[in-house]
Amino acid sequence: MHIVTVAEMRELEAQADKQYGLSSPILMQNAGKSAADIFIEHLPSQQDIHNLNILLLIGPGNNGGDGLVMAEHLKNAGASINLYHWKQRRLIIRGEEIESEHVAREFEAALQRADYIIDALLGTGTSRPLTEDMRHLLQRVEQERKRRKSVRVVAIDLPTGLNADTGKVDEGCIRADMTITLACPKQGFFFFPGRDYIGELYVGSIGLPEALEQDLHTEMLTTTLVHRILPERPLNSNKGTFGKVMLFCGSPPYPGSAYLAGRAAARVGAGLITLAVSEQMLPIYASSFHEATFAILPERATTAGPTENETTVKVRSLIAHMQGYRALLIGPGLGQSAQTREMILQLLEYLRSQPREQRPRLIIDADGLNNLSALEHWWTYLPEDTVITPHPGEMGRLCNGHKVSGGDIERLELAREKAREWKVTLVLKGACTIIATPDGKTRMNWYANPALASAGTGDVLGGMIAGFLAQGLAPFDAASAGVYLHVAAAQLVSQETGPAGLLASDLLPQIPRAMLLTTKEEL
Ligand SMILES: NC(=O)C1=CN([C@@H]2O[C@H](COP(=O)(O)OP(=O)(O)OC[C@H]3O[C@@H](n4cnc5c(N)ncnc54)[C@H](O)[C@@H]3O)[C@@H](O)[C@H]2O)[C@H](O)CC1
Ligand SMILES: [K+]
Repeated sequence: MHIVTVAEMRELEAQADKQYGLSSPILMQNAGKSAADIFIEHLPSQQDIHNLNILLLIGPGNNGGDGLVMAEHLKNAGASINLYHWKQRRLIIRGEEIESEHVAREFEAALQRADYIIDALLGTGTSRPLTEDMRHLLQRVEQERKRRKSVRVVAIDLPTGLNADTGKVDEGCIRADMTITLACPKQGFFFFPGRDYIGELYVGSIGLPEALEQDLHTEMLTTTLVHRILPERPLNSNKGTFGKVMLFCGSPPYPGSAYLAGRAAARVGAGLITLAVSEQMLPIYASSFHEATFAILPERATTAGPTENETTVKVRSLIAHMQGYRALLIGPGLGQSAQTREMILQLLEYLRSQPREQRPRLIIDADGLNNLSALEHWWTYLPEDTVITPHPGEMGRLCNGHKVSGGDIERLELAREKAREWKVTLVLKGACTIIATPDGKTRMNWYANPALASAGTGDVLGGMIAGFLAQGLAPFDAASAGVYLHVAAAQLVSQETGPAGLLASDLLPQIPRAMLLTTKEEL
């Protein structure tokens, strides 16, 4: 499913007319019908459409037109329909026009009776700040919702006053409980504060032929997309089929990182997990991660020849173990000692020297990135096809101290520009994570879960992506599957525990369940 800007949406509509004769009135009929169908389909089971009182707020443009078509379908389905035409101040109660001198009073009565208020005031044609009059109308709706908790607000295409490109909101904009957007989700839905105003998101069809979307390069991560990406699990397989993952992660202050990342790689289905650890660290992992194998890095340089230092010996040992591995995760919990940085650089040099098909696919996270960001033009040290997964703080360091937000629209251009410049698959983490490729493709995650804002969850994500790389997924797909299923696993945890108190390790057993659910239901 593609995500569009307002300009892209307009172009789609123009091309639909030009190439297929799908004029605006036809698209509007489809839009209104689809919105009504989605509305009815998602009514709570205890609600019967025949008993519902619905007030539709109708704007002056095509968004209002969608609302009118929707109203007709809802009326035919049995709902009691009231229409308020904002511009003309006309009120129609169950088909009867109210005389102008009674409109104000009758509107209040309709508002107080409504089970649902449908916002079909403005959509993508919003061109200026909301008028005071419209702000006042929306404010009345908000007051009514505060007074009666059962009232629900449904936005058609988008909540009026939300900028569909940037996610900025007018001061009059109110939160929808549900948004039924038309044709494609709009870019502004994925950025704050707009993200908070959408409520549950549904996408209605306006009957655009798929071929029209071929030039769009921004997608939303959906169950369907991830289901298509996930590797096959043939009956005739062994652990080699699903790839080996090497992890160069963890250090004495941060032993948990390697454990979490390694187990996450196993939980997405990789065949074998190996932790590259020092002798000193081995007992910690050996007692807690029984399924892992270990590449033990020599502690002292006893084996070093006259020209080799301890770092080189360790790297040589790691490289010797890495033959046949399909993915390598560098970073979580590594720390930032001079030796660690040197080891990372030597590993990168080795990877760059290897033919593409023979070296493991690389993902760098956390301290892997922090170590690199200290270097001038750090990205020139990376082999091709590298995935990097910075959170906003790490991204800021990679960008020379530039401040990077967790949820503003500026993230999108930055992610796209840097993926291109650095020639990496960039996973810019945040409430709605962005994945961008060097060739200009972007995917964005819709689901956000505040429970994920806790230590160690990033290590789990890094491990998941490494596990998918080991199974042969392309970097963009491995990152996409990892990001989507990471939040999906968190949703499963939160169903039991709510939005707080999630431990990163709680995610691990939910990862296979989240994968299973992509074949069965929408999360
Ligand atoms: N175009 C199509 O083929 C389809 C569009 N769909 C729906 O239509 C809207 C976009 O419609 P459009 O007429 O371009 O814009 P709006 O309805 O959002 O509003 C335009 C209307 O509002 C006035 N206006 C703009 N800003 C303000 C403001 N701040 N305060 C008051 N009034 C304002 C402006 O002057 C115009 O009169 C899209 O979102 C869909 O809902 C269909 O879905 C299908 C086909
Ligand atoms: K609207």
